[in-house]
Amino acid sequence: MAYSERRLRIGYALAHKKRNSFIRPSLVELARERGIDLVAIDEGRPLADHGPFHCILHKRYGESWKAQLRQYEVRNPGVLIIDHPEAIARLHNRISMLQVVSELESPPDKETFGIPKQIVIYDSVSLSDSATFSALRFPVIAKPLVADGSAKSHKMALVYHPAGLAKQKPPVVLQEFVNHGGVIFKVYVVGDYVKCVKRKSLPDVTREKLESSEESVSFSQVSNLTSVEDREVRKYYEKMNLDETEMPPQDFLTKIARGLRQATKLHLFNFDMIKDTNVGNRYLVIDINYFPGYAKMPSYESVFADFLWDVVQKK
Ligand SMILES: O=P(O)(O)O[C@H]1[C@H](O)[C@@H](OP(=O)(O)O)[C@H](OP(=O)(O)O)[C@@H](OP(=O)(O)O)[C@H]1O
Ligand SMILES: Nc1ncnc2c1ncn2[C@@H]1O[C@H](COP(=O)(O)OP(=O)(O)O)[C@@H](O)[C@H]1O
Ligand SMILES: [Mg+2]
Ligand SMILES: [Mg+2]
Repeated sequence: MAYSERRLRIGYALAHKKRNSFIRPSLVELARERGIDLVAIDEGRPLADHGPFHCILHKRYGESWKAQLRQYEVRNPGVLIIDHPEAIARLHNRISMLQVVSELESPPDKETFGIPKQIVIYDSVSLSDSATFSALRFPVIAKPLVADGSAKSHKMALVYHPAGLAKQKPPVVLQEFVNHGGVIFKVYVVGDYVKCVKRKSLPDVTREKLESSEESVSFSQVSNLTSVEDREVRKYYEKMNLDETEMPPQDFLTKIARGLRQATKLHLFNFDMIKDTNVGNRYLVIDINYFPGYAKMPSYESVFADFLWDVVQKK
């Protein structure tokens, strides 16, 4: 790609942890060499006092921040906001998040995609009424309805039997657990760029396990676990070979990513996908995250430099 004399000024507004993980010296330097200046937006000062920017990257919430972004856009019509808070908000609710996937047309290819069967429960009374969840097959995963990135929003439970639901805190999404060989595909999207990586996930639940298990087990952020306490689970991971798991075809992933981008108007997200072991070539999207941990993606520096040039050029 030919880079002109022009330089781009990109403002970023990220929480401390995100800033540390994403704005690495390797990214700042490579961007600078390619004519892109990454400039921190200081949370302590109004956005209006910053700039000018060609583009603002952000993962920051709150009414005040949203109002500042709106005002900034009105006063600087040339600025590109990545992404709009209203578009991001759709990912903060586990029902509206996956609704997008159901609205996409699954291509008539060898591989198909969808979402697991799920329902949402808003009150404790419904949690103890078996009629509410009669359409679901156990085990199910109980996920907090809100997915705002807080530690609480990642706290889940694998519920083996209906009795285990009593402990769950509404509003909660009950999603059928689908056996998938203990491997999850994390598909990172940066504009047109799509990269899939494999990570370990929850182990399959056998019929024996289901029958012998207590009501429910809690967990949080499985794919980031560094040590596994449960001996049985540890043995499962030792036997499973992540390297041998076949990746979903790239053109299949690209089609889903493109569909999600068009439907959500988002540029920066990843989606978690599992392959149903009971149905050949059936993939299920279970989670979509805004501005995920991109630094874990190979060569994220050059992917972002290319993306920023392209997206500003297109504006
Ligand atoms: O889902 P995976 O692919 O594991 O990625 C996680 C989530 O996207 C987290 O976002 P959220 O908590 O919103 O779901 C994100 O935290 P932050 O965006 O809060 O930092 C982590 O970023 P890093 O901490 O940069 O790795 C990232 O590693
Ligand atoms: N329907 C499901 N079937 C099987 N495993 C699942 C299902 N939903 C979630 N999981 C497992 O639980 C983990 C966390 O769920 P996820 O919806 O991705 O929450 P989070 O937003 O905290 O990442 C997934 O990475 C996967 O290992
Ligand atoms: Mg996830
Ligand atoms: Mg998530």
